[in-house]
Amino acid sequence: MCISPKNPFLVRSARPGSLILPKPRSPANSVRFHRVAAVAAARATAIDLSDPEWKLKYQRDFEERFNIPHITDAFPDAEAIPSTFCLKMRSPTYINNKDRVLLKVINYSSPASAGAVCIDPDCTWIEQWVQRAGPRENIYFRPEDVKAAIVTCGGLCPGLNDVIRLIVITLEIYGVKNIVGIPFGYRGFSDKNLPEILKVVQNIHLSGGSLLGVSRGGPTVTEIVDSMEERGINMLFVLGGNGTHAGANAIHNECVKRRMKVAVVGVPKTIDNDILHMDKTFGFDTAVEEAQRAINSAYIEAHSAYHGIGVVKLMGRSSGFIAMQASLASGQVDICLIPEVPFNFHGPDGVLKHLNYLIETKGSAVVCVAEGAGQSFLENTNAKDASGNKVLGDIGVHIQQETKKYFKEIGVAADVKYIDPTYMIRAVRANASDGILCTVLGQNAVHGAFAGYSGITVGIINNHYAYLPIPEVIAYDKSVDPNSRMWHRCLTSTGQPDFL
Ligand SMILES: Nc1ncnc2c1ncn2[C@@H]1O[C@H](COP(=O)(O)OP(=O)(O)O)[C@@H](O)[C@H]1O
Ligand SMILES: O=P(O)(O)OC[C@H]1O[C@](O)(COP(=O)(O)O)[C@@H](O)[C@@H]1O
Ligand SMILES: [Mg+2]
Repeated sequence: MCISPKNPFLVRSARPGSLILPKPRSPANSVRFHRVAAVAAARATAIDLSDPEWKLKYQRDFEERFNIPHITDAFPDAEAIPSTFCLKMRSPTYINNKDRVLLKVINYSSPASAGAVCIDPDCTWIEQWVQRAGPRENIYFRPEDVKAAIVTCGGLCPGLNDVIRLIVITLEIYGVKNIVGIPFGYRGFSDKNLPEILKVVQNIHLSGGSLLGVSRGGPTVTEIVDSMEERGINMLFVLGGNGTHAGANAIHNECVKRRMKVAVVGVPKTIDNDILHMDKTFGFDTAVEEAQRAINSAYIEAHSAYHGIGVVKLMGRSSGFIAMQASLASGQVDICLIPEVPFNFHGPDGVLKHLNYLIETKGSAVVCVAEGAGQSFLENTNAKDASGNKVLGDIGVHIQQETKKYFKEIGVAADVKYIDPTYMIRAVRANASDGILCTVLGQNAVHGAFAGYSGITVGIINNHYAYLPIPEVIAYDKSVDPNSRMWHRCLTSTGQPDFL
């Protein structure tokens, strides 16, 4: 077996002497983000490496890209007042607006270093700083004038209730009395039969799901902002993934266009962990932990059967983070398949041949596959869900069927069991580590809004909390780097070959 890094540094050169960027992964379902990605890439590729000043220019460009929009951009005379965020025990320490968090902490000495993402062929180190999150000494909203709304969109994810709870609690500490929940995602802005939700949030984190409900699809941005104007909402907290954030950014832009003094702040919710620049998004840790149960069940089934093969499909439309981490954590997986790494089923190096080898040598096998893997083997229906996401074929069922067929053909007994735990995983409550993450994200979302920022999202970066402009985190979907140490660790743990 040989794990050979075929492409040592997953970069593309836009033109000779110009910037080398990490290759934007553009799965079929993210067509709507191409414009944002193109804008981000176009700005970066404008840097000419033959210019002796290119580093400085790159840094300036980076600072501009990661500068977070502020109420004073549209309202230069907006009044700042001393913060009303005061804890009972002691005065809080504040974050200075000039505080920064370092985005990249590894100084790669060569593009051939595992996982290296380089700006130029020499892999030059350039400091990239982003805004530190937290409470500011001055705020741009009077609590008594605030009507805050919270909305949760997209699919379920452990921790939604934890974030809702902390947003409400923190708003109350600032002195806000008028706090509402928008029911069933963006849909709640347009559906007249869905009244705003006013509920006690104290213990909502004890159960999974979303107190407010979620949905895909829904009204246009114009309709949402019309509704916000009608309701007098001037702080909007949006919990959701890349689609939701694209919506949140469009809402922010529309508010600026209409000269509405509104703070729109996102909290990234994606169980798939596919939002850029962050260590992880909330719910991911819990998902990996909960996935252990499914993998363990598949292992027990496979191990207890004569020639048993357990197949587990985990979430991950375009990114195999859950499958990779769950496989690594379990130590029970023999084959891990993710969308980022191509593979063959059939042929001398294919998955089926290796399964036969495992049955011959170990007597059983466990396969863990991410839902977006191997889509080229399945029929493309071109179907889309209400949000415009591509409806994927079921790779788990396909593996089950192909495996049964293959072993029948070669005349070897095989007992194949398939588990899809997706909706069981998504519905659980957040574990302790996600509970803490949600708490800090929820608090920081409110601090960001009171500080006057809008069109931003909050995330954990190198264990510190930061505010980022929305377009930068959704420019394309974050994915597993097949040349990363983590993927190689996963391969070391499963012992699987290349399958190509
Ligand atoms: N480009 C976009 N602009 C505005 N709203 C969007 C966009 N993409 C998705 N949305 C809306 O965001 C919400 C959630 O999107 P979806 O893709 O289902 O989940 P997620 O936010 O988890 O990616 C839906 O209501 C959808 O209509
Ligand atoms: O059945 P649904 O609700 O469309 O959700 C399925 C999708 O939800 C996810 O778990 C997460 O998706 P979102 O981040 O868009 O909510 C995906 O992995 C999966 O494809
Ligand atoms: Mg999405």
